[in-house]
Amino acid sequence: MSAPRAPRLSRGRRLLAAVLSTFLVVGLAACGSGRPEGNLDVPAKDALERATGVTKVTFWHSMDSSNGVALRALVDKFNAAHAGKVEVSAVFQGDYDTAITKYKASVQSGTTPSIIQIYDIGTQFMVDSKEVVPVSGFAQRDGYDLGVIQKNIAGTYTVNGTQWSMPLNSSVPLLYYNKTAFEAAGLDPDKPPQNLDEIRAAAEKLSKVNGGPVAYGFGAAIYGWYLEQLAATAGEEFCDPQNGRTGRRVTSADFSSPTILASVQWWQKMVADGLAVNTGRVSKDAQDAFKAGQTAMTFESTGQVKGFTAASQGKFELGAAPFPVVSGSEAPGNGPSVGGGSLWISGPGHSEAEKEASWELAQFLAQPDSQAFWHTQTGYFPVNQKALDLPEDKAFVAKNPLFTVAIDSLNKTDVSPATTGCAAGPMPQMRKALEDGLERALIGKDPATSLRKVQENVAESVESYNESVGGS
Ligand SMILES: O=P(O)(O)OC[C@H](O)CO
Repeated sequence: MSAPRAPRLSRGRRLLAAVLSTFLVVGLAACGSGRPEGNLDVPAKDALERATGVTKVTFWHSMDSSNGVALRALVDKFNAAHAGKVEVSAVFQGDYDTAITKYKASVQSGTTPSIIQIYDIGTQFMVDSKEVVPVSGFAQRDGYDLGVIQKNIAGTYTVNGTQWSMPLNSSVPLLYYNKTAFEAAGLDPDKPPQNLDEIRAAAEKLSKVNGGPVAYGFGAAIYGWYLEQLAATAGEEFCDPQNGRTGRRVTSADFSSPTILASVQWWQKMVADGLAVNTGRVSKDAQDAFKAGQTAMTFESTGQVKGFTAASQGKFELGAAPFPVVSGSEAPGNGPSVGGGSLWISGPGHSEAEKEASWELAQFLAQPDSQAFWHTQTGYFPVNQKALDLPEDKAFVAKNPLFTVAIDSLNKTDVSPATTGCAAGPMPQMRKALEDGLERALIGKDPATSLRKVQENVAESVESYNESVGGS
């Protein structure tokens, strides 16, 4: 068992406090008061474990709706298999941004969960936090083969040769479309658009403004992820140097790259011409417009395949296609970077038994049968490639081909700095700034000026972060 937490902050914790004071952007006061559910300090936890023989694991996650139901089922299965030894409390902590804000608060109050799901862009922050232990250490010790993890997915969570976290829910964005509306508009439902120009051409036939069958041909949330992905599919690195994937810290990001600028200009014109609706930043609002048939095309994660499939039943035939590219940027090996989330095991302040139980949970969730279940119940990739060989997965995807669109797209994508996404510590803040730029453009401001302005706004934050954590 670990020693009790020292009352004084360690150097790592002092460092992190400096980082946090720079980057706590929303809601810290609201979520930082009180001890999060399920957390006890180490001595109390040790005593409880000794008395009961049961190791308590607090697992924070961001999976809701059908994805939350699937995760709950897996955790229940794990608990049943470990009855009397390990008890996992899975606690939904809100969306990814809310969860990371709560996590930062828990670091400051010394009440971090045993294991937490963090989105892809939190990777470098988690490494810098010094609050976590890498899964590669456990794997090496136990002879666990991390090679079963799909290569692009493993690449996302590997920093300087160390795989830090265990992927749980991996994704790429897709173009979802309403095949029924396509037919009504005289479009071929089996030929979805492949680039932004083709989306516009389809939207011109689909939209009410031109006498089409739906209110708007297109509508997607103002989500920086989509612009980052348009950069990735064009083979462009969003951050310098080399998306932070070569061991050197990110010093800047190119918000006004030709691809991002072209994408924002395209999106602005779609809205201005009545071919797209601006539903704002909340993903659910764009999802609801698509589910209700108000829009005929949208961008969303493959993790919405299950939810969209269920919502479209009896209303329209759902289609899903690879994420589009900016016209003219197609090239073999280019493709989207891996999104979604992974599991991080807490180190300081947690008992050895708790860390081991968390590792056990991470392995369980990544094992083939768990990932086959996860894939078929959600639409996220099976992070463990062996899941795809299981009869239950094969039988399911044979009947539900939309669950393979993202897998095919990922398998065609080479692993490169561009396709592993930007590993900047302050990437969540950079994404928000990108969204600010897009939002300004969608309400009519000049795209180039908007993007330049938000890039300037975030530059100081990047510099402060790097100074806080040190290293180059
Ligand atoms: O919606 P998800 O879970 O696929 O995640 C999307 C993004 O990767 C989050 O950064």
